[in-house]
Amino acid sequence: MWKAFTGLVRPEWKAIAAATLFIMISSVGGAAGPLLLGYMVDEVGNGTSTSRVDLIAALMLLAVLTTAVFSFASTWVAVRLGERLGATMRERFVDRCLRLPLPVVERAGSGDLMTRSSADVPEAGAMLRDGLPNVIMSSIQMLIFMAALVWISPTLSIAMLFLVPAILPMMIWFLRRAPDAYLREREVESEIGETLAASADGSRTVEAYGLAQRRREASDECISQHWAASRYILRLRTVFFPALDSSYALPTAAIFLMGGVMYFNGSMSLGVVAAAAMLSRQLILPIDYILMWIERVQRGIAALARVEGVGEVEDTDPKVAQQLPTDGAVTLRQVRFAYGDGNDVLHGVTLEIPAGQRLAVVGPSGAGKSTLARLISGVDSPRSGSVEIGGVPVEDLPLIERRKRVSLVTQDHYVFAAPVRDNLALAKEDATEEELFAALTTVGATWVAELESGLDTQVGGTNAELDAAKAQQLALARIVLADPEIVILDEATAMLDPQAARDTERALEAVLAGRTVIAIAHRLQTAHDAERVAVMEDGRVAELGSHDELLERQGTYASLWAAWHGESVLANSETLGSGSTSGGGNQWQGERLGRLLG
Ligand SMILES: Nc1ncnc2c1ncn2[C@@H]1O[C@H](COP(=O)(O)OP(=O)(O)OP(=O)(O)O)[C@@H](O)[C@H]1O
Repeated sequence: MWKAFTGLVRPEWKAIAAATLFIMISSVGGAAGPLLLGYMVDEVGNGTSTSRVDLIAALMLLAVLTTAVFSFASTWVAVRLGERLGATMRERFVDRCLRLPLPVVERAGSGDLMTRSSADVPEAGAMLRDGLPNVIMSSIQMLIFMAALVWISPTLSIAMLFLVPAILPMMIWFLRRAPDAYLREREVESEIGETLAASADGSRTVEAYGLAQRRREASDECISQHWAASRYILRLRTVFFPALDSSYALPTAAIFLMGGVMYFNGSMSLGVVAAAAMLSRQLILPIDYILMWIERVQRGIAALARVEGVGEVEDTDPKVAQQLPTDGAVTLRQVRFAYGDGNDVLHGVTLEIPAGQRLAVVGPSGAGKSTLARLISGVDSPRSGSVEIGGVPVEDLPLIERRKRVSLVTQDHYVFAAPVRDNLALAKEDATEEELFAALTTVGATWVAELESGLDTQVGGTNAELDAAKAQQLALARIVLADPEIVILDEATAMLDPQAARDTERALEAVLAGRTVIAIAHRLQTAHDAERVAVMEDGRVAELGSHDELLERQGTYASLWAAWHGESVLANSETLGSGSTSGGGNQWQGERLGRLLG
């Protein structure tokens, strides 16, 4: 935390120095008021002239004005500094989130990241913007007022020590409990976010399996944990703050008592007692401020720990490529892979896809096709064996290089709540208007030009919703712009109706020309059109060859093709339902055929 914190503030040393100087001048002005008042009391007691009293009053006015001007200046600098620190922290957070390895995000759940960004980032930002500058400024003020008190009367300044036994045990008591309590509160807030997001995202599954009661109970459990954590914090606060408030009267009372005795036995002037009493009251303000902010700073630090924690995720990204791929060839050698500590889902897959070749991958649900796609795109790394693109192991390539060279298109095509232009520019930040339109034309998305605001039309989120086909076209236009050597299509057109899927596949032809393509196919026509077909079963490549070779081999693919072909002729369409299978031979064929056919 200290490293993260100093890393944030170090570049701002000039602003910190300016704010410190201004607050020092303002505090000296603040301390001058009571001192001049004490002086005035003594002068009046000695029967001074009115012109002298006027002069002291004028100096007091000057002190007040100095305090006002420099207090404003220090606040101005400090608040701007705080805003900048908050912004830097937010930008760093977003940057780190975008670099998080996908498996880490999947393990943590989107709710966790959501809570960190929606609750922890603002809390930590408030600490950096308000808490920290105020605590620093109040500390300086406190020190200067304290020095003034010691200067006019070291004896009376001892009265301030009465605060220590009153406050210190309370502080220790509070600080021992508060950090964990706030961290706990933040954690359960995250759990609530995660539980609610999971219920909402999986609402159909929840409904289908009648899990509503269980999900409700899970949410209730999180909420009651949050309630317990919040109640504990409230208990800490209700003890800490009233105890603080009542202790503030002690030093002033002690100054009046000690000062009164010393005045009456003639060892102290009335002016010094008055000035000391006023300074002791003035001292309370920054002390109270600091103590009040210590509580918020506790909360802010807990939040900052969670925000900065995102950067602590083990970074396996190589950052600099030792070697760059020579072309878009993909080679898998004896690849084994397991999710987490589970059993292997790929059992020694070996595949060689020359640059520019199109390979279709077919197989039953759970055969490992999507896992294969994740490994080739570098989302996951093999447990053993190697995955290389252009002769370089994928895991040795920096994230940015991998993203440039391999694009994975799935059936989930996310449209960001932003103009069409921004949705496309994700793939190529500096794309010109001509490039954007050319990419849209390549994928047949001529509808963009017809929109009222063209590329500037807001889409996604609560804006005009795009249908699945249009959203898919945007995703494909991004591929054109990103211009990767390797494209992996993971059932990319599965969500589209047959007509839209056919249109999209036509558009795809233009997008895929000249690239290495690995198409996880749900339509056998895709396999037919590919140069080679890999049939996956139980995490292994069961058959590999061209469409014609596999038909000749009379194996799984051949019987699947025969069944599908028969069905397409029968139904005269590609829209067969999952039950309408014919032809047997393979146990997964019936269950799979419906999906394979779309
Ligand atoms: N995130 C995950 N965590 C644990 N196991 C997983 C995960 N994703 C997939 N699996 C398991 O890995 C195996 C291979 O799944 P994969 O999704 O690669 O198959 P698939 O052939 O693409 O199936 P489908 O056609 O249904 O998408 C399956 O047994 C699946 O249950």
